[in-house]
Amino acid sequence: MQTEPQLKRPDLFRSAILIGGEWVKDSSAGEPIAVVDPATGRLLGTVPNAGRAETARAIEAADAAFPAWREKTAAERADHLRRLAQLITDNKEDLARILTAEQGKPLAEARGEVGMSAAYVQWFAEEGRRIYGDVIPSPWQNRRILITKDPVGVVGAITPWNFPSSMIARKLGAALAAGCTIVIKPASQTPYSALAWGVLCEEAGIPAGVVNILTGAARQIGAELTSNPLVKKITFTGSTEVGKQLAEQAARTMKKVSMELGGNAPFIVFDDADLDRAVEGAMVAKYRNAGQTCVCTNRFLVQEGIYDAFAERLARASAAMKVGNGFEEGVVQGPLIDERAVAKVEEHIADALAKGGRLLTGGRRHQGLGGNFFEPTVIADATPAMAVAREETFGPLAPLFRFRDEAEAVRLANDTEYGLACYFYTRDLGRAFRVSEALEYGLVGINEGLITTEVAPFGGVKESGVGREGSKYGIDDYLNIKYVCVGGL
Ligand SMILES: NC(=O)C1=CN([C@@H]2O[C@H](COP(=O)(O)OP(=O)(O)OC[C@H]3O[C@@H](n4cnc5c(N)ncnc54)[C@H](OP(=O)(O)O)[C@@H]3O)[C@@H](O)[C@H]2O)C=CC1
Ligand SMILES: O=C(O)CCCC(=O)O
Repeated sequence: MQTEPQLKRPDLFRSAILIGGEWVKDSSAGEPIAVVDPATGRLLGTVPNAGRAETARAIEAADAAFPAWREKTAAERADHLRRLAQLITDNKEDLARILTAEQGKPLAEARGEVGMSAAYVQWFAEEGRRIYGDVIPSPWQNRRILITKDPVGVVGAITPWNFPSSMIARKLGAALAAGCTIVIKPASQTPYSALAWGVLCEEAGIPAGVVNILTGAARQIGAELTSNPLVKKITFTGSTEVGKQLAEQAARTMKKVSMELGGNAPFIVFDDADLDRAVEGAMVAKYRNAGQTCVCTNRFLVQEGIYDAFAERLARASAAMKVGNGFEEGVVQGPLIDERAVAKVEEHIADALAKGGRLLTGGRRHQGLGGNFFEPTVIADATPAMAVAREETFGPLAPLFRFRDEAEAVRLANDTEYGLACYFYTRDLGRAFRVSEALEYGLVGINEGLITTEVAPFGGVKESGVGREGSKYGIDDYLNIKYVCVGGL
């Protein structure tokens, strides 16, 4: 039985892809893709299984739309983006319901994500008007040196299932503000949020072909986006494994790339931390989206003097969390995305317990709810030998490592190939600066567990990726710098 989310505007729930202003149902890569609600396992509907042919058509449509879109003034593009941000806000409840139905996160979190999406689009509407060039003092008397910034051209964007709306917002907002056109491929498990964006882009008056949205065969779509010479940039959020593969493919035609990949975020609690604040921050840094966020804490590093108190408080707060269907009032943790995600959390728990970990709470599939629901889990006495020390769990597992001093905390925190987000709690100002400067990460939260905002740059170092999204820096990746030398003056 098909169970669409109850919407005020059912037309936002689309089962077709958007190519050059046409909604099409082509499925050249195989049978349409079934989309299920991860909370109930029920079928929400099907979407087209597009392949290389549809991708090539979408790229051609984006390329055809590019000259007129780049010719618009920044203020005209800003008008479209502002209208889009307003439409997202006006339809927030429906967009949040679609998001919860396909992704599982609690409705309050889905509303937050949709609100953040509107904020990104609004931000880029404003920022697009400030793409300034430079005039550089010339080393020649009779020449002038001008620097201008041009849109790169057609952008290929591939987005993940954990933030089906805001990951589109960061990419589409920046691309359109810069004057680029875009082909978007959302995750197959969460395509409906993306397709709803297509409806709203049309309503915002964004011309046909500027935004194209494809659902379908990831490898085929990825292969076409990364090899087609009309595409000038690839932007991706997802696993490090796929990101590396796409970067390799894109290198063959020297496309620009932005890669927002996996993390292994440490959350350090020093003895001098404000314990209430640290536990509060830990809960959001660990359990937002059921732990399925690339900036979610993967490892808690706790100093020995505060270890037992922190462990006891975190376990108590974790045990009190209401797990359930995201549509249910009061639920703070929904299901994981699928059985594979549940199995990975189970593996990490079994490995940790086999290597001496001590279970403080949780540890199992949710006893009452079953399916993809998992108990918030805290494990003490974690060690670097455990899988959880190295691999991203992407689920509601909080392992607690113990450290003696600041140097050891920094060493443990940096002992990973990832470098996306990290957090630490201290009341010592000197330590706040020392540790923040020593941490090899793109994002640092000091006494804060949730730091994402459209005004700050989001992105990692090391194998967590390249490029930044959001903020004034988030537009740079969609621009080429041009040096113009005016001679004979
Ligand atoms: N940085 C982050 O925010 C995210 C990190 N992850 C990490 O990755 C792990 C696995 O999650 P998973 O969903 O498999 O992530 P993937 O990296 O496989 O998926 C992300 C996106 O890439 C697409 N994709 C997958 N393979 C290819 C390919 N060969 N060419 C082009 N596009 C491709 C997916 O499409 P399709 O859905 O059709 O397969 C989806 O749109 C998670 O457990 C987590 O550790 C996952 C998601 C987000
Ligand atoms: O998991 C991600 O890739 C993005 C996280 C966005 C956020 O922090 O809201």
